[in-house]
Amino acid sequence: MSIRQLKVSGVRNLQPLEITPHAGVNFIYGDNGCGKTSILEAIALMASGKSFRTTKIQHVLNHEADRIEMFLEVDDEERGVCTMDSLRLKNGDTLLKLNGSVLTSQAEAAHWLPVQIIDPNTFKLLSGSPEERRQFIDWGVFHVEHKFMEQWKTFRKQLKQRNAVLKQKELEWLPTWTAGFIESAEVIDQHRQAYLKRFKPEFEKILSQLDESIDVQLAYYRGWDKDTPLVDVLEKQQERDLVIGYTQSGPHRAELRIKVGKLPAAEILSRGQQKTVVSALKIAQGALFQQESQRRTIYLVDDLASELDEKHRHALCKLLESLDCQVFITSIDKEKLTDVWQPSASKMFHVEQGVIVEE
Ligand SMILES: Nc1ncnc2c1ncn2[C@@H]1O[C@H](COP(=O)(O)OP(=O)(O)OP(=O)(O)O)[C@@H](O)[C@H]1O
Repeated sequence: MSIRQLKVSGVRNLQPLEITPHAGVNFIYGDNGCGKTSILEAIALMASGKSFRTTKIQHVLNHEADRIEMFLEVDDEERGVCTMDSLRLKNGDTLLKLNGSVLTSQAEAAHWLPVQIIDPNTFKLLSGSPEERRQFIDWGVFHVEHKFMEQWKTFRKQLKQRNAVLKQKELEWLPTWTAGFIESAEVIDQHRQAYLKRFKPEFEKILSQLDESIDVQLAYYRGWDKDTPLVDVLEKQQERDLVIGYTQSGPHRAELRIKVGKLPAAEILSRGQQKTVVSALKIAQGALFQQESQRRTIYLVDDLASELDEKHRHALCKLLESLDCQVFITSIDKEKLTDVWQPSASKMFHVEQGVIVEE
């Protein structure tokens, strides 16, 4: 998957832009506040409906504008050349199209535009809440298991219903919703376990290519005791569940524990080491997606130089190049990009006060 043409208007300080990126590496450089991150943010918004900088999409909208409009021509390994359009109004209304036909959900757009983001907030994957890591696992499952989104929605519905029954203390309905909850919970857990089994060796390989000296272990906790069937756990916890009006155990409590020895990696590793580990997680996810779907991820790397020394910048860039994916990398200095890496296939863009120019 690569973006062949990108048109964006209404995003932060960016002047309406139109670029034809390279299918390989795209360097974007410019001074602080010129709009580099906003370009990546626009691509991420198209892909996920979310910004990686804010939970409030209105903040992404240019102060003077009433809509964000985007047009992408993409070259997809499965579908060939296609177009993606999006229109997001100030009030939140959104229209997404693929080849001119309206998409019914953001998940469909996410399917057609797989992106991985490595940015200065990337640490959150290690130090943030378990939700961050669950979403990470689920991205991997979602992009290879087409039924996963529906199964996940079913699970959320079962959980919500069971919690409602617990809150209302409707004991006569509890066995029915508990049975449904268990069934859907096990489906989610099996997908996650299977995914992580395939993911771990890929992650270890990629991490050793980035930095052999970092030794971290990934351990999956499924949200309830690994040796006890969920039915038994729920039975044992029923009384307490009724008191708190909430299901204490299940896939909504799953966690991907990332450790150095017995301690959380986020509390042991330096900032640079954490960035390396998170980069390895994201690159491994993209690489596995590529192997399993024969499609490629687009990498958005914001502020390459932050936290990484020259050696690690070089290793990261070489690795991205070896995946043969489309990459967008930003940096304040042109030199910080080109001193460590001169890829054979690349384009250079300069951004100044919201205007992007290809060099
Ligand atoms: N909603 C908005 N409307 C207009 N301008 C905005 C809006 N939100 C932020 N800005 C401005 O747009 C610019 C956004 O810049 P962006 O974060 O993309 O810069 P950058 O080149 O990545 O900078 P840095 O190198 O400091 O990370 C900033 O100058 C900011 O003040």
